[in-house]
Amino acid sequence: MEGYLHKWTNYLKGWQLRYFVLKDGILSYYNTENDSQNGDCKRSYKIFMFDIMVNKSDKTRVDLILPNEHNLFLRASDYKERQKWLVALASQKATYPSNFFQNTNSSENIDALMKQSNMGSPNESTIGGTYDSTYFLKLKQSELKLYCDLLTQQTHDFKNLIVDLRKTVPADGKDDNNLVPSTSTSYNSVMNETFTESPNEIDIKQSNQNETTKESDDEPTDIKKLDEMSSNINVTCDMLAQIVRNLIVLSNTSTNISPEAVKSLLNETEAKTKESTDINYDLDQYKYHLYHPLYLNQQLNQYKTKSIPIAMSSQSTKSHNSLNSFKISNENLPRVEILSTSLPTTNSLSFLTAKMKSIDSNNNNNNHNKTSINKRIRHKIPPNNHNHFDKVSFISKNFIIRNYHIENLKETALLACADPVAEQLSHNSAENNYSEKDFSKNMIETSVETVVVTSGHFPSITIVGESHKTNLKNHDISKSFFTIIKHRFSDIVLLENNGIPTEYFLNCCSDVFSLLDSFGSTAFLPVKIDVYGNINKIKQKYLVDPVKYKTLQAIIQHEINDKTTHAKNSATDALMWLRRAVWFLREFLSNFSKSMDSVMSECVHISYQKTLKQYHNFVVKSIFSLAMRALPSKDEFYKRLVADHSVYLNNKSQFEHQVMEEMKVTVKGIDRVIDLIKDFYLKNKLDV
Ligand SMILES: CCCCCCCCCCCCC/C=C/[C@@H](O)[C@H](CO[C@@H]1O[C@H](CO)[C@@H](O)[C@H](O)[C@H]1O)NC(=O)CCCCCCCCCCCCCCCCC
Repeated sequence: MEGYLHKWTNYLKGWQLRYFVLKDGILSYYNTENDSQNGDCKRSYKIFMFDIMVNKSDKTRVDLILPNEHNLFLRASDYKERQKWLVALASQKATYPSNFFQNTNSSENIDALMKQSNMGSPNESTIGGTYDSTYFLKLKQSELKLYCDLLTQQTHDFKNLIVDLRKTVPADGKDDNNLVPSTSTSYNSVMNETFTESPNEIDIKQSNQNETTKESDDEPTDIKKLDEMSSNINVTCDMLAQIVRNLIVLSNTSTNISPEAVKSLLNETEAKTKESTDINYDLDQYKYHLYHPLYLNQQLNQYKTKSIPIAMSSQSTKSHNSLNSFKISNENLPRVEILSTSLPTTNSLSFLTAKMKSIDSNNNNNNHNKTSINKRIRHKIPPNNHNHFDKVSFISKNFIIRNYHIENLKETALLACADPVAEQLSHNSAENNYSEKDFSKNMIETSVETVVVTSGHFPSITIVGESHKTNLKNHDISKSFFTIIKHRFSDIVLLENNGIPTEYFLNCCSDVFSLLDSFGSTAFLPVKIDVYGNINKIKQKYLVDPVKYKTLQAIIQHEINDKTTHAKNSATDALMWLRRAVWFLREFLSNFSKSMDSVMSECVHISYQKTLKQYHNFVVKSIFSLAMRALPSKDEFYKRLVADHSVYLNNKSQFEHQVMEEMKVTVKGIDRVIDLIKDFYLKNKLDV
C-alpha cells in the first residue's frame, strides 16, 4: 500500500505531507511520489517494532509507537483512508514478525511469501507439506487486537453521538429548554469529530434556523451519519467474529496446518487484506535491503549514506558463536543494529558485546569514565565524516552502536582505529589525503577494532566488520552473489566422523536459495516454500538441542533410533528432499558453468531430468513447467549475481568468467556434502 500521509515533524514544522510506501514489513517515506520511484527514501521503519495505535481524538490519525524511542504520528486524508492504512499496517506487522528479519531467509519468510502467494494466486501455495500454525496465530492475534481497539473506539464514538443527540433533541422530541441553538455547536463538533472525512456536511447555518425546518432538514443527515457509523461498527464486528472463528480453528489445530486450512484461513479475510495491503510479489528493493546480501549491497552502493537496519539483539552470544544466534528482539533494549554489507564477524560481535558490557558497567559504577570516553573520542572524528553516520540504535542506556556500509569502510576504519597510526590516518582522511596502501595495512591490523565515537547527543560504538573487499582477488570484476553470501558450501568444515555441521549447512541452503527471491516471479514460490519448509523442519529439530544435533547425521541417527524417520515432518524426510533440491542446484550450476554459451533453460531442463523429475508426479511436473516459463534470461541471471551493475555492464565477459569459476567451486562444495548425506542414508537403508 502506498500514498500520501501527513507526518508530524515537530512543533516548528508541524504536519508535513510525505509519500509513504508500506511493503514487506517496511514502512518507508519519501518527500514525493516521484522520489519513491527514484528510490530517494527519507527513512524506513520495520513495522514489527511499532505498536499501532488509533488516535482517540483524531479519526484520521495512526500513531506508531516505539516505546522510549521515536514515535511516528501519521494523519490520513480521511477516516476511510486511515482505516485502510491501519489494516495494512496491522497486517504487515503480523506478516513480518520481528524474527522475520533475522536471517537472509527465515522460516517466517516462507509464511509471509505464502501469504502473499495466496493473495496473488491462490492455488500456488497448496503444494508441499504442512505449515506452522504459529504464524497464523500471530497474524490473527494481531488482527484481533487491532479490531478490538477499533471497535472500542467506534462504539465509544457512537455512544457519545447518541448522548449528544439526546441533549440536542430531548426524549419527547421538543426542544423545551431551547437547547438547539446553544447545543448545535456541540452537536456539530461531535459530528465533525466523528466523521472527519466530511466535516462540512453538517450545515451549521441550517442548524441555527427555526426548529421545524431544522428537524426535518437535519434528520436525513443524522440518520445517514448514524447509518454510516453503525455500518462501520458492523464491519468491524464481522471482522472480529471472523478472526475469532479463525482463532478457534487454530486453537483446535496441531502445530502444523495443512495448505488447505491455510488457504481457507487466508481466503476468509482475503477481501479485506487484498484491498488494504496490496501486496504483490514483485521485486521490492526494501525487502532486499533487509535480507538479501547482494541487493543490500547494491542499495548501499546506490544510496551511500542511507540506513538499512538489520536488528539483532545480543542475547545469546555465550552459547553460540555464529551470527545467527543473535536474535531479533521486540524489546528496544538491548539491541544492536548493524548497518553493513559485510556483517561483523563472530569475533567482532563477541568483542563488541564484551565491550558494551564493560562500558556499561563502567558507566554504572563510575560517571567519570563516561565523561572521559566522550572527551577522548570527540577530537578524533574528522568533521567531514559526520555525514557518513548512519542510523542509530540504542544498545544500552548510554550507548549507541553504528556501523557503516562498505563504501564508507575507509572512513570507518580510520575512525575506528585507536592506535596512533590510525589516528594519523584519520587526520589525513579528513583532508582526503590517505593512500590506499596505508588503508589496507590499517585494515588488516584493525579489522575488529572498536572505538567509541560521538555524534550528536549520544556516544556511540563503531565496529568494523571484516571487509569482503579484502577477500576479493585481484582479477575479480565485482563482488558476486557467491562472495557476498555469508555461508558457502565450499566453506563447510566437516566435524568429527565427517559430520556435516547442521547450522552451517542450513545457512548455506538458506543463502544460496535466496537468489530465487531475486527472480521475482510467483512461479518460484512453491520451490521456495518447499525448500525453506524443509530447512525449517530440520532447524526446529536442531534447536531442540543444538549440541546433540550439531551434525545432520546426529539428527537422522536419532530418528533412526527412535524409529521416527517416517513420522510426519521428520527431519529425515526433510533432509532427503532438501538434499534433492541441492542436488538439482548442483547439476544446474555444473551445467551452466561448463560453457560461456550455455543456455539457461537447457541447463535447468537437463538438471531437472537427472535429479528431481523421477520423484515428481504430473502436478509437480506442471509446476516445473510453470517455473520454466518464468526463468530469467541469462543476462538477467547474471545481473542478479552481480553486486555492481555498472561494473558488470562494462566487463560482462570477465564477470561471467568469474561467476563460472565461483560456480565450479560451489559445485565441489556441494558434492562433498550431498555425497556424505547419500552415503549415510544408504548405509541406514533410508530412501535418498
Ligand atoms: C535457475 C533456476 C531454476 C529454477 C527451476 C526450478 C524448478 C523446480 C521445479 C520443481 C518444483 C517443485 C515444487 C515442490 C515440489 C514438492 O512437491 C516436492 C515434494 O515435497 C516434499 O513433500 C514431502 C511429502 O511428500 C514433504 O515431507 C517434504 O517436506 C516436501 O519437501 N519437493 C521437491 O521436489 C523438492 C523441490 C526442490 C526444488 C529446488 C529447485 C531449486 C532451484 C534453485 C535455483 C537457484 C538459483 C540458482 C542459484 C545460483 C546461484 C547460487
